[in-house]
Amino acid sequence: MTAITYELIKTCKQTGARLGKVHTPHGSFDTPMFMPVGTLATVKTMSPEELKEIDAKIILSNTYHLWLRPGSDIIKDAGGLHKFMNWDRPILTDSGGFQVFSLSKIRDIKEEGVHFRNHISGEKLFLSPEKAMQIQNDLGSDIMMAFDECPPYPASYDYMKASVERTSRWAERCLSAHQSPGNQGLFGIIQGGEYEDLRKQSAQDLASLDLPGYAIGGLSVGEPKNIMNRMLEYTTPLMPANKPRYLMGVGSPDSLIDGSIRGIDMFDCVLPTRIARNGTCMTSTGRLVVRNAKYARDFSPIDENCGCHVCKNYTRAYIRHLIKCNETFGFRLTTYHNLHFLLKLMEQVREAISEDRLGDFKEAFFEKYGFNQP
Ligand SMILES: Cc1ccc(CCc2c3nc[nH]c3cc3c(=O)[nH]c(N)nc23)cc1
Ligand SMILES: [Zn+2]
Repeated sequence: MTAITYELIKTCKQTGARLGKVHTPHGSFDTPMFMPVGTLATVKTMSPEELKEIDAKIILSNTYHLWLRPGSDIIKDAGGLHKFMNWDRPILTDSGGFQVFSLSKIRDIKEEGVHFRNHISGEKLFLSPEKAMQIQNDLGSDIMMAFDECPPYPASYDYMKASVERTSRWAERCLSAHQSPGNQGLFGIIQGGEYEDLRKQSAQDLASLDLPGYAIGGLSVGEPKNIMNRMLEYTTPLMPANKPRYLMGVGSPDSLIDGSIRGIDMFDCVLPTRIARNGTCMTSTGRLVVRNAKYARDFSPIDENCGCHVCKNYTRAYIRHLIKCNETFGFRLTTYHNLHFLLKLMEQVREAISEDRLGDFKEAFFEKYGFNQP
């Protein structure tokens, strides 16, 4: 019995988008879906109850961060991450590789794994496919990501080729080390940078492992938008059509729509929560920097067209005041609204797919939001 199954419901006649359902031991969620990031076992400033209010269905957390603090042994003793953070819906954990490469200056990548220094204490650490699987097993996440290397952008062809081949060998080692396929699903991560033939090799290597889901990695790492779109266009059709497709690190409104059109089912991004904490809000007519002086006496909601609790009960002037005074409640209000905005957007994307009009929806949304048409 595999822990994660994908149900393809329909493909949009107007685009390559698809409507689906992912089933996990902690419940199911419709796709395309946006997944809020909860790195340290919390979606920053949000309670699980509030996340349920905005209908968040699955959240993300992090092997690397939770291994360092509080320690995956403590979370295991708590009965796993769901119990520890009081979240009874699906959780996906990243494998830690990406975080090591982005957080630790000193690191040494070897076949057996990565030697690096704890970015907080400086102590020497070692992470390997086996270790990453053991930690994710302790956390008890429904979806585990394979331990991969996400090379920095740009990377030479030769470096990327060697890295892709090692990431494929690491994925096999993750699968061999997988102790609990009955209640945790292991997703592979396709690498290859901006090189089509390496993307193809990576996709084929991983597809041969017959994993329950696949991610496109190595994007949203500083590459130009046209390269990201070219790699997305090329790689998505190489992924098994009967498995969920997860585009890692992508979450701006235009990218969610474009990714869905290209057949992506799952997205994550720190953007909505991160920009909320510096007082920037997503609205149906573009970004609004609520801390700007021009909102000092603006007693209207963040977004007239938004029905969320924040837009019904609080004004721009009040939220601006809280943000200016660094009041936590202000960040809670902007975060709640931004997450609601993206989750609502995905609901509209799913509706558009079911009515075969995602292309029209994209045009209308881009027009209103102010994205220049590519
Ligand atoms: C809690 C959490 C935070 C962040 C992530 C995704 C983090 C992330 C990327 N983010 C932007 N681009 C990314 C690429 C990769 C990648 O190639 N491999 C992995 N393992 N993660 C990536 C997952 C979980
Ligand atoms: Zn709102």
